[in-house]
Amino acid sequence: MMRPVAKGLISIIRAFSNPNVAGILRLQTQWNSPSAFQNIRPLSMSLWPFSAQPRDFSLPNASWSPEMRRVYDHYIALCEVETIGGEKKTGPWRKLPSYNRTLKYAKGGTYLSKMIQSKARLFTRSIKEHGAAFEYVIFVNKQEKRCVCVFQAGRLLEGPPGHVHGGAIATMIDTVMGGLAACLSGPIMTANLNISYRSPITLGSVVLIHSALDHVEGRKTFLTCRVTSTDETKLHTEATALFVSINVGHLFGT
Ligand SMILES: CCCCCCCCCCCCCC(=O)SCCNC(=O)CCNC(=O)[C@H](O)C(C)(C)COP(=O)(O)OP(=O)(O)OC[C@H]1O[C@@H](n2cnc3c(N)ncnc32)[C@H](O)[C@@H]1OP(=O)(O)O
Repeated sequence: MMRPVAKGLISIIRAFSNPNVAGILRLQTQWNSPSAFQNIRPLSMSLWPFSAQPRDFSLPNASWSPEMRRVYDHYIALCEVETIGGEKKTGPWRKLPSYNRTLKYAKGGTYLSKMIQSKARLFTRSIKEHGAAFEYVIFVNKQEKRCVCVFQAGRLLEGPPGHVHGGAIATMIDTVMGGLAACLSGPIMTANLNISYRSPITLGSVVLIHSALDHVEGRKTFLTCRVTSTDETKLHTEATALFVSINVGHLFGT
């Protein structure tokens, strides 16, 4: 007689080798917000022995400079506003949690991430040492259809001596614009990304990555992006991008 955990595992593995599963995910996924992922429920979740709560990598840690912390505190304060009666309510901004796999935005994704390429990691969250590479936190304002990322570039991101590698800047721009596009349009992939590097970014410094919706045309979401100093007086980089909405099945090759 097979034990229930083994049975559950086998049904999950079978499910994922079945091309129809991609179709099921497509039917169930609305990627408008992390909570929209709650519709995706892997089989036998209650039998699964791992923690359901993924770690949020965008919380302050000891590597954050005082400037990184100051800007973070500024936006955190905008996430909650006080009413006239002195009550706290949700403000216009929201901090996006940041996981080391995008799968984890789906409810049950923590379990799935143990099963699908379990050693895979989100590029920007793949280096364990705090502060060594990408330290960042993204705040989204859905009403205004824009976001701001506070980014501190660590020493492993060097390109020109003492400055950040252009590929690392592109990675962050794609991550921030992709995060906003996903919040606004659901599951997407980057189809086109144009970048103009205007002035170098010093290694270890903190910059802001602002992104905003330009327009939506059917499945196509067009966004703009600017990377600036934290006081916004200096422009480092500009970008535009096109994200195309996909069915989750696209990722499974169906
Ligand atoms: C709340 C959640 C938070 C989440 C946080 C997550 C944080 C992490 C975020 C990390 C983020 C990282 C994100 C990443 O790094 S994603 C990784 C990098 N991107 C890729 O690998 C994508 C590869 N390409 C494809 O898979 C397909 O080509 C896609 C899916 C893009 C479109 O193939 P599909 O077969 O589906 O569609 P279609 O070909 O019928 O085209 C549809 C429309 O689009 C137009 N078009 C297509 N391509 C281009 C182009 N290059 N320039 C201009 N236009 C283009 C096309 O003309 C057509 O327009 P129209 O004729 O209808 O007018």
